[in-house]
Amino acid sequence: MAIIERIEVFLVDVPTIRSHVLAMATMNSQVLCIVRLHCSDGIVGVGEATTIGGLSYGPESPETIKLAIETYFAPVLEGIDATRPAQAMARLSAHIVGNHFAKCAIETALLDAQGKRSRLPVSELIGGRVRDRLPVLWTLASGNTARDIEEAEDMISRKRHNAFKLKIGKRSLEDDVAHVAAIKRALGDSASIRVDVNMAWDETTAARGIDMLADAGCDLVEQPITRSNLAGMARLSARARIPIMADESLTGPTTAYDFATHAGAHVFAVKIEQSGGLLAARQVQAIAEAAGVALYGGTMLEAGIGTVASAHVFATFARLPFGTELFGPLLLTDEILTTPLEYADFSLKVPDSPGLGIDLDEDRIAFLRRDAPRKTISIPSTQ
Ligand SMILES: O=C(O)C[C@H]1C=CC(=O)O1
Ligand SMILES: [Mn+2]
Repeated sequence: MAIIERIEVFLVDVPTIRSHVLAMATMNSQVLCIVRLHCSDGIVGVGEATTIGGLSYGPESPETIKLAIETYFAPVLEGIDATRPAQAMARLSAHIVGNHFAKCAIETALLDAQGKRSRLPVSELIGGRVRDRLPVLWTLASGNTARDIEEAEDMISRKRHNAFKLKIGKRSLEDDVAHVAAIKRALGDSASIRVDVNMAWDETTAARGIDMLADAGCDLVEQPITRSNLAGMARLSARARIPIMADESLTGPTTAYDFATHAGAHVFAVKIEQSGGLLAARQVQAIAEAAGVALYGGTMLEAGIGTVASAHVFATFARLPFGTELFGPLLLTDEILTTPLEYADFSLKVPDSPGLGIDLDEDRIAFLRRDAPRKTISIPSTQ
């Protein structure tokens, strides 16, 4: 038996390599909420929560996740058995409603610790992997068509990505479709082009937009309308010539069940944070499989910890026809792992050492921490 002795949580700010322009926010940096779970057997598990654009994507921000864990999660968890992650999560759920992103960070840390303890990779611990590599797409979201084309051509030539997600919904429908069509024309059959509207359209605009995108050679439309409009998503899915994917609408097994039973989407973007953890994400996958809904591995643009946790989950999916978007670490200027994740041949390798199978670059993290003591530079006076 080992008990959870202490939960440490802190924020890390990392710039992005370029502006990432989404319908609801433009990102110039990402905030990582990192959790360290210290156990009495000396094992430390790590977890991560992120979101996009503060509170513009969902109801949790990095700052509220940190506050929730410190104030409400830690007293529930400290002193209990660390060797039973599912029991710890059940206890947490009995005391805490919602807070899916925070719960995911904690469950990641519990499973990392348990994997290290039992010498099993997290993917084996949660049921067993069926693949060692995951296809990974790249999001083109510089806000500039010519720059996006240049970026995509570079990715294809380096064999890093050959599927691209375009963020639309910020400009007029006509401008957005022209942008998608220009990129598809430039890349041709060498690339799959998909779009993510991030809920920016009403249903009428979406019906028109999906038809125009199909004509432009787009392969998939993600979350065209608001998250709660299941009936609208089902109407759009029924008439669309290309697959419709749900993302923001899916907040765990219950919403996945509703969307599956009402044919709300052809594809589910499974995200560990939105689902409420790694095990909940596997339940979303099981519901999709049972309903004949296709799967895609989504991201909240996590850095190395959350990305590898997602990879362990998606590696257990028997079918993953639309691949994944686990490129988060590649969008950031700084690496937080001692050995970066391996991206090659349009895919990501899932680590196979115990736990998450990663080591943190502690010096880099110490430097990037929001609460790091900053040196004040004294500028000599010129007088
Ligand atoms: O899917 C989203 O809505 C969020 C995220 C995932 C990839 C990306 O560029 O943004
Ligand atoms: Mn999305």
